[in-house]
Amino acid sequence: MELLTTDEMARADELTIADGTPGFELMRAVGRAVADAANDLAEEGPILVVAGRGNNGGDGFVAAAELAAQGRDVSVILLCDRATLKGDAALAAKGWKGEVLPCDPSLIGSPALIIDALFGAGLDRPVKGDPKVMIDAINASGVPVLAVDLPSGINGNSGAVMGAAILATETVTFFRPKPGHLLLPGRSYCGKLRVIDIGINDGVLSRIGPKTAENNPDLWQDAFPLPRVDGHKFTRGHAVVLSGDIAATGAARLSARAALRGGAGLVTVASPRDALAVNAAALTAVMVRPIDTAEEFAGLIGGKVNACIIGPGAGIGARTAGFVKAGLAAKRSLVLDADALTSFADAPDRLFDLIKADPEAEVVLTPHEGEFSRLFSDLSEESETQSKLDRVAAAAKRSGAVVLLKGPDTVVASPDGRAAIASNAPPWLATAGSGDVLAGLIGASLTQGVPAYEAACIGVWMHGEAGSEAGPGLIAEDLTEVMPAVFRRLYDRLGIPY
Ligand SMILES: NC(=O)C1=CN([C@@H]2O[C@H](COP(=O)(O)OP(=O)(O)OC[C@H]3O[C@@H](n4cnc5c(N)ncnc54)[C@H](OP(=O)(O)O)[C@@H]3O)[C@@H](O)[C@H]2O)[C@@H](O)CC1
Ligand SMILES: Nc1ncnc2c1ncn2[C@@H]1O[C@H](COP(=O)(O)OP(=O)(O)O)[C@@H](O)[C@H]1O
Ligand SMILES: [K+]
Repeated sequence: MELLTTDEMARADELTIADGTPGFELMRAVGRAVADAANDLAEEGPILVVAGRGNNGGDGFVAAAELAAQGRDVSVILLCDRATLKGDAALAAKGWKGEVLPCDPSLIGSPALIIDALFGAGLDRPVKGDPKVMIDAINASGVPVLAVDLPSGINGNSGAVMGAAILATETVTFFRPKPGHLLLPGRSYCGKLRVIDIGINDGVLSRIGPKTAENNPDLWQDAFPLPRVDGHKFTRGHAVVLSGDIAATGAARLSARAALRGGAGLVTVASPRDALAVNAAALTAVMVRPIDTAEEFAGLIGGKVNACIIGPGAGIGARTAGFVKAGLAAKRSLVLDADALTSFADAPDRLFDLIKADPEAEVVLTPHEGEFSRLFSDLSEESETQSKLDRVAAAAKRSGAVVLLKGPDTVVASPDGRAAIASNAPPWLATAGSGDVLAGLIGASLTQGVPAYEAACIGVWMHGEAGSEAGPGLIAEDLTEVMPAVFRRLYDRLGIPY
């Protein structure tokens, strides 16, 4: 599903109004949807609506009037003077016949539900003063909260907490989710997210051209590689994974097994001679070849090889950098992870220039935040002015590669401006070797000819699903073993027989 920035959502609103639906109709649809959600959350008992000065508050007034008309016991607190409301919000407030209480936290009481209609898309600065006191008091009340559009205080584009934010039980948003609903910390403040149809036609999307989407199969199902009935292992492609030295071979084996489980037809571990026996003893379906130098590596991948995975356990330094250069020179699709990234920390532009030298290069960089900051120091998470989405998009443009920044809200961005945010990764994926498995899964799609952006998105989604399938307590080895169940889940979802 597409994600709309707050500006894109305002544009969807404008286009719908220009096509003949009055803005107040949209607000009424929102208010009714909020009232429905409120009834679901609190079947009985008093409901308190806390409204702000803008259209988010207007939505709150419509919901209040709707709930009161249904016989619910409703009260309204307004952050500003009623007479200062403008436009649709003023119109909505006119429809509320009850009393309007002032912004005083002692008036919250103990309702069955609070509807948070303080700020939505119009939040444009940190929350301070009265609204902050109100938000803190609502959070401290322990009362379930239904947030309208966004939990007040959460930035819809970045998911950042702007000074203070409502911790919602449920959030109702409209037409399409916003990036701030999926990016952390925003996602954690939303509670359950409901996306409601308010009569905006999907046709407006082609006029808006959103470039960001939630990472799920709708996004990449057309690119998903299916084994062909007339295929054989070579049509599914051959992946090569570079092993580290004798003390660091496990990471490459995890990637290799994930590449094979993920659908590569053949997988070879390129192993230093000193580690050959260790790798050979631990691998069965995955092949092993003795490779010590970048020249030998170039010879291996110069044959029938589609993609290389370089980085897991590879070691930091000129040797690993040399393998990366060999992979790029051979024009193989590449996943560059972990040590392959850190090996360029002293001169990231050298790597980016090599990638950009070939406009057709299919390269995915898969850093975690630490590795990301080594390559893109000015875009690190310390730079609090930029969202994770903006940081990864800028990194993709700068490097010429697809960049995947890991975490609970993994973002994949392409140099062409497309980006996807994942929300299916359970926290128990944060375990040693989990990233090595992810690199292998991405390699599996690259090996089968999937373009880098879609390969990265597919890998991230499958990895998250594998985390859910294996469940709490998983270790990285478990992720590869549940892949058949993840494939079945995906085939069922896409209606593909097996
Ligand atoms: N687009 C759509 O399709 C539809 C949108 N709809 C709804 O409209 C909502 C957007 O409404 P909106 O633009 O009026 O802004 P909103 O979020 O109510 O903020 C209100 C005002 O608060 C202020 N303010 C900002 N930050 C502040 C701060 N930190 N501390 C204090 N004050 C602060 C600032 O005003 P200022 O003080 O700058 O004059 C701002 O204008 C959207 O979320 C959705 O619920 C639906 O009704 C219909 C369909
Ligand atoms: N809190 C979290 N919730 C969900 N997934 C997470 C969380 N923290 C990390 N992950 C995922 O776990 C994986 C860890 O990768 P990485 O840090 O490279 O580990 P390793 O180097 O040990 O393989 C990544 O896919 C990342 O997105
Ligand atoms: K809100």
